Amino acid sequence: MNLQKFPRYPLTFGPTPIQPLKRLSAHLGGKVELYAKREDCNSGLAFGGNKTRKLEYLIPEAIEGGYDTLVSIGGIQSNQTRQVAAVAAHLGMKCVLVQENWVNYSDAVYDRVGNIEMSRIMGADVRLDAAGFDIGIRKSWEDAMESVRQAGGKPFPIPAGCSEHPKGGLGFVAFAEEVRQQEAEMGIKFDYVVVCAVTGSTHAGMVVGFAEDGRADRVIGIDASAKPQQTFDQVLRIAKNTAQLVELGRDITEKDVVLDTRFGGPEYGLPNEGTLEAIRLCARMEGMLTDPVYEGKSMHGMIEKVRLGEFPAGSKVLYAHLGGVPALNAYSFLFRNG
Ligand SMILES: Cc1ncc(COP(=O)(O)O)c(CNC2(C(=O)O)CC2)c1O
Repeated sequence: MNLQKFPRYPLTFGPTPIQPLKRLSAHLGGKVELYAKREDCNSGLAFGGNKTRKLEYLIPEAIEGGYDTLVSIGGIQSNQTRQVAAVAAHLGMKCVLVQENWVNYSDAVYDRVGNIEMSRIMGADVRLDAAGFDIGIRKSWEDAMESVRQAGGKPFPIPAGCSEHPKGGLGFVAFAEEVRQQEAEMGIKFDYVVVCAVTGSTHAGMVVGFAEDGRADRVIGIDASAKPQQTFDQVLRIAKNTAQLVELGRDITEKDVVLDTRFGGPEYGLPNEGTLEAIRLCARMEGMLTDPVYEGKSMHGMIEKVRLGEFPAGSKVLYAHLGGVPALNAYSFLFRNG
């Protein structure tokens, strides 16, 4: 595998820490050792997250190509768009963000706190659009890029979650290589990795990265799109493409993509009772916060899989915490009683 041939623009602090989740593991019976790799603490750019790691492999193209405006898209409380706004500010580039109406939830604060608030403060041109949730290429995003051209700018296209960008999976191939280095230092080896999946390039990059040592199907994707077939198909397509880019040496097949569809409901962006219980349990056991849209669902999936005995006793499970906590502010009504 050859990841080194791709330029990387440093936007993160370096290897993200892996910490044991001792109290949560004990609370769940002590038979499975849970750890977290903290991508939510990976950068000083507006709290960072999984997109910041991905953007390290997209930004060289933006700089080399003389682009002057980063253009991206997400829901109103998108973490993706907030991270793009931060990188644009950091690089002295303009930023246009399309924020569509992906979530059937709103209250007095939903469109003015958290991620969208930070994007506005960082100077992004935030454009609300009434279109509903879809992880594919959107007309609203293409229109935004055209508007930049019409104004004489040179827009750099960053699709939802960076995922449909050809290099969208590279950041999480690097994640897997980083985990292998940390495993060697720690003298342990993880049996499973748990990761939230929506637009798919995080999971896809990990599938390719861990295919290198036979662990592709030990990456357990927890669907949070509530449109799992679309997410599965996108993970598979991105993983196939990424495997070719890094010269993995074998094709990725459907068997390599494990996507658990039990925890994404009722809809993208709406938590279920299990999501909320998982957020509270992890917060009270570990002081580690997760959000109702993404990580709360993957945390719920991991906790439920432990409770159901789906990880063999003695397993070491690595939870990828990809960020998302700023959105908690937009869901404060759900936690008004703790
Ligand atoms: C905190 C957090 N955790 C997991 C994911 C899922 O990652 P993928 O999109 O790579 O599957 C997101 C994505 N968020 C999107 C966004 O617009 O923020 C791309 C959907 C995320 O933000």
